[in-house]
Amino acid sequence: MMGLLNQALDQKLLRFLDVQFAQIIAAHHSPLLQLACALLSSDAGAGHVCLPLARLAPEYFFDGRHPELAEALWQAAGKPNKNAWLNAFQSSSLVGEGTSPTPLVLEKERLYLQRMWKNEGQVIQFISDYSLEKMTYHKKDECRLKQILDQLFTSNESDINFQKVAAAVAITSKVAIISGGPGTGKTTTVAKLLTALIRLAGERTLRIELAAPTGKAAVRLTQSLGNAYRELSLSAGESRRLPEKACTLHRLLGAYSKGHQSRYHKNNPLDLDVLVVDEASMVDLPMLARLIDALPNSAQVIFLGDRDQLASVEAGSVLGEIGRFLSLGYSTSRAEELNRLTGYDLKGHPIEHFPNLCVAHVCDQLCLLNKNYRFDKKSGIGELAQAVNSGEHHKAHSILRDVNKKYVDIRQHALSDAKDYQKLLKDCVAAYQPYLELIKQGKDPETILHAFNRYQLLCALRTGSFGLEGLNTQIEKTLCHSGLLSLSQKPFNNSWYSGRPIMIECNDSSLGLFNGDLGMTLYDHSGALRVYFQFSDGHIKSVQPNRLPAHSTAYAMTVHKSQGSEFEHTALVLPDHFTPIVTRELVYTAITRARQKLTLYSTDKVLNHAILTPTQRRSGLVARLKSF
Ligand SMILES: Nc1ncnc2c1ncn2[C@@H]1O[C@H](COP(=O)(O)OP(=O)(O)OP(=O)(O)O)[C@@H](O)[C@H]1O
Repeated sequence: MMGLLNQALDQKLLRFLDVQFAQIIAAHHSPLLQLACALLSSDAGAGHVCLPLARLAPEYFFDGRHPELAEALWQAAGKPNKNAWLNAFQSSSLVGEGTSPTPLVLEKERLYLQRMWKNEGQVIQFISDYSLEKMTYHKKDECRLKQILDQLFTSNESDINFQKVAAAVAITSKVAIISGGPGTGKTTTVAKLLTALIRLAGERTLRIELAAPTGKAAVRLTQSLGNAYRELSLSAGESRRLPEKACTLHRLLGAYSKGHQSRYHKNNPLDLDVLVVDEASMVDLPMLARLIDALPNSAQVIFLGDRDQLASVEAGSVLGEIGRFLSLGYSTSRAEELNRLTGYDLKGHPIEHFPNLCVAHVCDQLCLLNKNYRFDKKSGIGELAQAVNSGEHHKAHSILRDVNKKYVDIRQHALSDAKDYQKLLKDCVAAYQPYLELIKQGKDPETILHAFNRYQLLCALRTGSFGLEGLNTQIEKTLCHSGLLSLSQKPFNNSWYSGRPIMIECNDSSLGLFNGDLGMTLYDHSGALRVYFQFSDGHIKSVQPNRLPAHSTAYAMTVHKSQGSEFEHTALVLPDHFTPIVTRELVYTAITRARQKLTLYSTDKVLNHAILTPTQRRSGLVARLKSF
């Protein structure tokens, strides 16, 4: 078995870690268990929380990429059917039910790594407890709350204003999830609902914290919330009491840079009354479990995000999965309460409409915002995002073809031969020229960073000429050849030069730098190269290049890393052939990073395939909630 697993490693079907895991954990166990360990580890690496037994059939191994090797592995494991797997797990000392510290846990017909099983259980317990607690949660004075909501949400529209409903949901819940695409008013809603909470609190001090999974997302939340506050008529006292600055979840939790320990945990909880977590789709299961562990019992938590975006790189897609319950609507009693608070006529459902009482309570804490205030009907970006999100590939193509010349904000360029690739590089040079000119003019770091952030090239893959590494190298070379970077600086092989954009790839709390932070390499006054970063409060910090944690050149960045950021002009490069990484959510996430302009470099075939391939993340969250 280990020989075959090593073959799978050689063929890049498994990671070194997966084979090592099987070797260490199951060396003295049956080949069947060795195979299960390797596949489970591989699935965890791909973002799945558990491995359903139904997937332990050779046609599913390696996502069907190598049927011969899959068949050989299955045979070496003794050709087990579902019952054989089940019996082997139930009789193995490696697998438990979670009550003893076994490396693997079997729940119903799902196999978990112990840590993932625990994390998922923690999240389920939290969601269920917090949703239920709403019923006994201190009942606000409904009249006063209605009055405040009416003051804050003035609308002439006859339709239901779901922003008002979302605020009512969040204010009256211990945990609320507000989901909506870009520009649907999530930040506007949060600004108003925090104002409402402050007005309701009267003299009582409310400790409110804002957090996001990445530094960049925290910067954006700080900025957009600041803009949203300015739109409201706030008294000086209210403005003082509203939170201004968002921080990363790592920073909030006091996460130490390398280990998994956090300063705040169950025995030393966070000191807060209200927590707003933005970009919740990017929060992975282990991080969510750590956050839950650190919350004081009295805390009120509001998660904001877009359930349709790419899930976190790490395992889990909690927002996406809970977001599935949005289609169920509210319970009758909740709808009646929300109607009293908002003056609308929401239709509720009897409890029998929901899979169980727990799910009904969860549904009562959700709200979907789907009216877009940023993109109008003339916006190709908005229309294309919607078509991709709903899997309408024909519509997406007709929007991109744009025969009626309706959209000025989107362009598609084919990417099938060397000429197309050269065109892509030429476009990048033109787009990066302005910030490089500003460097030549000796402008300040803030101006240069601002100019750089206006355009961003996104890609799906890390390797190959259509991936991060190939694109960064080629763009560097092309910028050099076009004279925008000085040739004497030899900007190859990751050497340092003025104008090199940098993305941080891991967290370093001692330097205050976090995964996803973007910096720009520039000469300081003494003529030394430093990398400049802008933080959520606007301040600029510079770091010596040799002190930086893991980083990469950032002319191009992966769509995963772009989550939580927006760029005036976003360009997306898809590979020239389909790979399973290129999914509907990836394309949707990339499109929704564009504020004013989107350029897509892709063949129709690859784009089609992506739109028709929604991401699948295997977990037991929904099933466990349904049977709670
Ligand atoms: N009810 C509304 N009426 C008019 N304009 C609105 C309304 N709600 C939001 N907007 C405007 O729409 C724009 C987007 O709003 P907002 O930033 O709150 O959305 P968002 O969902 O947080 O977007 P993103 O996810 O991209 O940050 C802002 O300019 C905001 O002022």
